[in-house]
Amino acid sequence: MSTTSTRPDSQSQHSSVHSETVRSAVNISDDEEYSTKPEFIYGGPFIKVEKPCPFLNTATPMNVQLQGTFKKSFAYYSLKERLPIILTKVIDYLSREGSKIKSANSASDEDIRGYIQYITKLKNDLVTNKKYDLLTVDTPEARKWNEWISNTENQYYFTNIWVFSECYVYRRLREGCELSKGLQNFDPFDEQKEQSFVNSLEPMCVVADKLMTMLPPSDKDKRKADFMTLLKICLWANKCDLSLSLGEQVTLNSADGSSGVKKIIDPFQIVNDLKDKLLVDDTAKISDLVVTKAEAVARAIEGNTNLKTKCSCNRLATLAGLPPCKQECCEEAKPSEEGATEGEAQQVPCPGKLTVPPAVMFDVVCDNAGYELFADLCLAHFLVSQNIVKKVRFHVKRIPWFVSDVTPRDFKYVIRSCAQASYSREVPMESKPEGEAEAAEPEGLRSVNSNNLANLGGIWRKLVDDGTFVVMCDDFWTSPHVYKDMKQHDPDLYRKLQFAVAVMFKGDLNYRKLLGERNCNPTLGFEAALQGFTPAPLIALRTVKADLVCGLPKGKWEQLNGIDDKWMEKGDYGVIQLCAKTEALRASERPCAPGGEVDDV
Ligand SMILES: O=P(O)(O)OC[C@H]1O[C@](O)(CO)[C@@H](O)[C@@H]1O
Repeated sequence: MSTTSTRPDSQSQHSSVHSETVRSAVNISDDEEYSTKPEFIYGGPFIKVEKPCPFLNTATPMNVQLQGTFKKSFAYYSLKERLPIILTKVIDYLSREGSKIKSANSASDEDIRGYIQYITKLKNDLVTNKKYDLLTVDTPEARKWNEWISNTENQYYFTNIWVFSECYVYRRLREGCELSKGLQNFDPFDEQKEQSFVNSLEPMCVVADKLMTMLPPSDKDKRKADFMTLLKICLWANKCDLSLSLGEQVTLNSADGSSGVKKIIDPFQIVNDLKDKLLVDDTAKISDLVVTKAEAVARAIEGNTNLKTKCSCNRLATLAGLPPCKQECCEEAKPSEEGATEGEAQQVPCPGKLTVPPAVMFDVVCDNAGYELFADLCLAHFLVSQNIVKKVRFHVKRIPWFVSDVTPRDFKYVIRSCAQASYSREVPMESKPEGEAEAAEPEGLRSVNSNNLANLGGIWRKLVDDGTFVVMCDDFWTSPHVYKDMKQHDPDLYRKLQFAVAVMFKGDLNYRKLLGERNCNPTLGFEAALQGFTPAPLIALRTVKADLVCGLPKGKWEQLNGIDDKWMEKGDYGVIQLCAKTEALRASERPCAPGGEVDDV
């Protein structure tokens, strides 16, 4: 697998390729800026006045939120160098592919020029640590952002918490499109995401072949073993994000075989090879909990006799000063079909009143498109086909986010491209190392092709169409908030998550938000690190790409720091963690939450 070290002192290809861009992109002069500043004293000369410098030459202290003021932290390095490079690359893309982008979006030269200028100013404000600008588009979501910006104590890129500043930059990148006439639907990262899908075809074919053997009903032990393996496939797929690699393509690597031909990339082999890099492995517990909980929810749904015929949403809406709920189930108790009995009408309860979930569902809070989303779809397909759950809800981002995060369009693209995949490669079989059984010359070829992948793509299309796979994109996922604050900022989403048998959070950004962006003690348990965020059993699958972590065995963090002090920035290590603690699902005191589902997938 590729490592994607990004610090200038590392030997990675990325840092050397971009060192030129880094130098030109960054000109923050933090120390000089803050140590002394000439000020005009009325009636006298200019004199130098001390101004307190917020920058400290340290790593992030323990139990403090990550922030760009700690100069030895990844947050500082990211804001100073990585994020400006990502913006520079978007500018390069617009300049290089202007004509293509114009014709694909019916945009004008003016649109492209305007967007380039917009990003250039954004980049400049970032590297010089300016105060955030308020958004100027006028939508309910943008108004919320402005409220959060106005209420945040430190409205500067480096002095606010890292995750807020980072999310703000991606939100502004989107605003540049919203403000233009012709770039409303433009995704500045579309090309990179599509390329990364194409580059991962081979491992997808290998996983697809194996998945086909995992789908038919199997005995308990095989089902558990397959579930655990697929969780690990999903974990290591998180190495393939384009934000850590600054947009450079990242694929699972394979070595040259004895014949000099690249070996077939086998993600199952990679799971094996990376055993020691999996620092916390709760896969067995996860598999047990999901199966047991799903069975319990199924029983509760079946035996639920406590459904209301008439919901009180309208009363609740009036009390909350909100428009009355439009959902069919909330209309006055009228039989849905001619002749329907009262009992039948009870089968459509109001979501706001449910104390039992409407279906047995598993939720995935997605991270990256391409190979990572493919892996998530495989796990989802397995859960449905083993009849563990009835539905899988995929939470994606409404707007382009952290370069490679899944948007509804990417979701559609990945499924369509799997269905249309056409790939095949043949490689001479490898001889086993001497001493191992069958040391004799291998015979024949190992081949891989996309037949099963294409079949799966077709099935997934149907699962989306019949509502088994649901795509959701609530605005909260593209807000700057950490998850312990979800209940306060988006109680409806929190309640939706409560319906899930378990919620699986993918990737580094989700992990940072789960931990409240706090550099907690690395041995602190996952449950404590979540700071009260317990809508459903939570699963985190994350390769470590930022300097915070929890749940490590005593001494592990120190040991890894001794080996490589930048181990937390490269995505080489991973964790699979479970918090089983859950808040009980009670009838809501608010009117029904709107769906949040994406129709056009
Ligand atoms: O795709 P992921 O796993 O959320 O990673 C996103 C990347 O963005 C960051 O969260 C911030 O740049 C990094 O920590 C990480 O490299």
